[in-house]
Amino acid sequence: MSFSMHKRGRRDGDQDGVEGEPRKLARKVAEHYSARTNQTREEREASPIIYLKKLNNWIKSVLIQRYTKPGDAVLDLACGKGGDLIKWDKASIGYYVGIDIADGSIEDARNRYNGETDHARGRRGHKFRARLLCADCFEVDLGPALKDDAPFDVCSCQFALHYSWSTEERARRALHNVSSLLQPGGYFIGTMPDANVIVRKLRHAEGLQFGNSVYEIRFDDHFRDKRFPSSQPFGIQYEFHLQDAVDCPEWLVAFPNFQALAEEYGLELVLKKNFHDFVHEYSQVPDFADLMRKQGALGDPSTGATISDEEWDAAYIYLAFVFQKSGKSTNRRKNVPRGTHQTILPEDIGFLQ
Ligand SMILES: C[S@@+](CC[C@H](N)C(=O)[O-])C[C@H]1O[C@@H](n2cnc3c(N)ncnc32)[C@H](O)[C@@H]1O
Repeated sequence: MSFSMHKRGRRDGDQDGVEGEPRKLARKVAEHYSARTNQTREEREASPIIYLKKLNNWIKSVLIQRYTKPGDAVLDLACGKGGDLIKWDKASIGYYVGIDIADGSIEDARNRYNGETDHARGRRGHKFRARLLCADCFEVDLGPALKDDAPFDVCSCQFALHYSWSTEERARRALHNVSSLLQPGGYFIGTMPDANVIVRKLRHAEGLQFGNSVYEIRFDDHFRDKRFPSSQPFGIQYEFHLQDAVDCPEWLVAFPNFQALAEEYGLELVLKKNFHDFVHEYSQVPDFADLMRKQGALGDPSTGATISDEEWDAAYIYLAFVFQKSGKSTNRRKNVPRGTHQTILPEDIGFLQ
């Protein structure tokens, strides 16, 4: 894979224009997310999965608050529309690099960072400096483009790492990028589907699909025996539909294989928790219980509205993870442009291929 960085241009497809299947699927995922427009606050509140979205945000907030220190440099892989920017601001980070494959989402993240969206209503901009890039984080070696930004104290990959498990090469590239860009002692935090739960639900289903009124997972006939040998952990594709949010191919990530591969890249497991267990454990911590009330993650006592059974069941198909990069922390300070917010212009966004 050659490295090049340019302001705008072709990002998908290899040098001679012939695209392999994994890249085509990565593009399909990118197009799906790029096409999703930014919702207004009113539209968000009217979403049929509003409490699931709030619960997801609370879980990400807890991960961010637990594993980030003030002043940290953060790498957000598959940052999407910058939905976590406010959470990073609340954690008082010092520097942020966000990367996503979907150029439409990066543009939304730019507007959000600049305080030009409905989400930023009433906010005076984020306190930290930031850089945004458009790239396939699971294909491109991010090292050269980020040589002046790395090492990072925290790498976050929220609801996206499973898009790297279409092939072993992509899964390895993802972990190589994380590990090579993190400081020793730095944390890799994330959320993704829980393959254990998905396979269990599949085996309980009559056919090859299951779900409820808010989500559906569909495997194709290739997996009719519902067996997934651990010797073939990559490329286990299914179609995922989440109402008002997702409609695209995803890949199972069997956690034991993920943990073993992460260890090869010097990443040691710190935490792995299904969302249900995560909620039960961290909602007992007073600060996080307060945050849960403020964010209305399980419901709104003033109206009596609560998370629906279907949303709670959908939350069960996810897990949270934390890894730590091995080695002694050097606390090497980066030569990155710290300081307060600086508007990001369209031409500041880098496109990597
Ligand atoms: C469910 S969204 C999550 C966005 C964000 N992390 C959040 O939690 O709000 C998944 C994101 O992964 C991004 N994505 C999928 N495949 C990717 C890839 N190969 N490289 C970079 N981003 C990718 C999508 O464009 C999308 O923004």
